[in-house]
Amino acid sequence: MRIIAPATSANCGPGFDSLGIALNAYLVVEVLEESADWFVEHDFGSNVPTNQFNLVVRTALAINGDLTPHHLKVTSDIPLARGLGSSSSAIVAGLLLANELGQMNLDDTMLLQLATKLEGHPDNVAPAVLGDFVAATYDGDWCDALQVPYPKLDFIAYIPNQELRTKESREALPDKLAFGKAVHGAAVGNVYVAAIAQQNIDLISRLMIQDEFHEQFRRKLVPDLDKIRHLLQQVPHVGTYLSGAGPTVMTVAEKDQTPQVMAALAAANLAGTVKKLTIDRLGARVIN
Ligand SMILES: Nc1ncnc2c1ncn2[C@@H]1O[C@H](COP(=O)(O)OP(=O)(O)OP(=O)(O)O)[C@@H](O)[C@H]1O
Ligand SMILES: N[C@@H](CCO)C(=O)O
Repeated sequence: MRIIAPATSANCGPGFDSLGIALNAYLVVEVLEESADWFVEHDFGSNVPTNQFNLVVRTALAINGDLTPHHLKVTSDIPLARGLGSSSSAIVAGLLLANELGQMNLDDTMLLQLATKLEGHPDNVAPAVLGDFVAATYDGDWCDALQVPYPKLDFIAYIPNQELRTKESREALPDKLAFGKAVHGAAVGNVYVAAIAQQNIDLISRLMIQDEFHEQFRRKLVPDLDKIRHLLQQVPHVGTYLSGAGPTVMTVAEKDQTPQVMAALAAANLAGTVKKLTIDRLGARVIN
């Protein structure tokens, strides 16, 4: 059995802690033979546990402590701590592991509730479970999430070589936001989702860069965001935003614009890699 969970890019511009999209990089968990203890084979390096404390297994055991230990082989092309939802993919894969091994019959709604509780906010786990673009809200107890098909655009990720842990990036955020800014931020997010529902790319483009909630506070941690926006001023594209907590900077482009965006980013010799991603419409899945 294999469990597949997609990468996700959260916030998507003006949707802090609420909007996210599933993309075609994947965490794959291969469930091998039963074993005396949990053993997770992976090549993430020595900071990621290979036993029951590995996030995939820890998540599975958190919802079902009776699971029989197995040998798991985990491979992934989602870089860790870069703003592409690696922890959410591990959490969602862990829930599916428990669901399958423990025959729990959890549906997407229940998976979403459990995943959101564990991750703390829904904008990565919701698209990881459901696929495509998702608008979600969480009141600390219940998560409501709706999928909205996103126009067929490319997502060009500039992924810096350095990690930025979500915890550290959230420490840069303020405790309070002025009332007027919060009202504007919410209004932009609302119309942005309506623009996506109507596949209005011009409006998506204008609103994607009008976030009020996080990008301005994370500028110091991710100077590449302003650098790339400046760099792409003369290159046709839809928009650029900070992916999740960063440091990945995401540029959205129409298919025929992608080669120019990729070329401009490559020519800038930034300290990282540039990767073209497309939308994963399916979300996490199990292949028997
Ligand atoms: N496949 C995995 N197996 C075990 N642990 C993982 C795995 N993927 C991620 N993690 C853990 O999650 C941490 C990264 O989580 P973090 O929330 O900081 O970043 P992210 O999820 O990649 O980015 P973002 O939430 O901004 O999109 C890693 O350092 C590691 O501890
Ligand atoms: N909305 C979250 C996504 C990263 O987990 C943030 O920006 O901190």
